[in-house]
Amino acid sequence: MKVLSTKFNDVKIIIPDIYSDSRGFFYESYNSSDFESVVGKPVYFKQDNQSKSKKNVIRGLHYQLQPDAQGKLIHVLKGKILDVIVDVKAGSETLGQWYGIVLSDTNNYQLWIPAGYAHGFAALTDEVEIFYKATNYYNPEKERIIKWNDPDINIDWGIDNPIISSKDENGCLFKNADYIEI
Ligand SMILES: Cc1cn([C@H]2C[C@H](O)[C@@H](COP(=O)(O)OP(=O)(O)O[C@H]3O[C@H](C)C(=O)[C@H](O)[C@H]3O)O2)c(=O)[nH]c1=O
Repeated sequence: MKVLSTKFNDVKIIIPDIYSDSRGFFYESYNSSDFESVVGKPVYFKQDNQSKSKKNVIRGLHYQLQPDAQGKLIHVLKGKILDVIVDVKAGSETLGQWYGIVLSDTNNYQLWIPAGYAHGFAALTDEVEIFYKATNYYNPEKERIIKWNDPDINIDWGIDNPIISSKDENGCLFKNADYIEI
């Protein structure tokens, strides 16, 4: 397993050891002992999610307020995405800053996103399937949405005319958002 740093010191890219042979490949997509050695403390996941998206879909930017803020460990089962996070921690020096990374079924990158970040992704290929673990249950009452095209954050998604849900189209501007108390 390799671990790469990102612009946010608590956000990590984990590259698992892939065991390929004439049949295909095998890898451990999650191992609690290995993962906790990366994060440096116990992490308890409560929910696994999976979604499928057509090319040019953007899902996000979503997060949940306390006490239901979610850490997420995400990887791509099929296709390629631009995964994007935005720091939404109240009082953070990097509040409002964004980071993007390509996750794909060829680089096998896994992105660890602790609680405190809004999350979204753009599907760069057709029929993208992603899998992610979350450290808290879904609570729609605590869910918040920041507009994917917020002018102050100014994310370069790498696609034009994205397919967006009506829920996401009605997201709020970052400057008016509720930030997460960590
Ligand atoms: C997130 C979630 C949704 N749902 C139900 C609610 C809706 O009826 C339906 C679709 O939900 P939504 O449109 O919010 O799905 P996404 O746009 O993929 O949302 C996700 O997209 C971004 C990238 C994320 O990081 C979040 O984990 C998550 O918000 O699934 C559930 O039953 N449980 C859940 O945990």
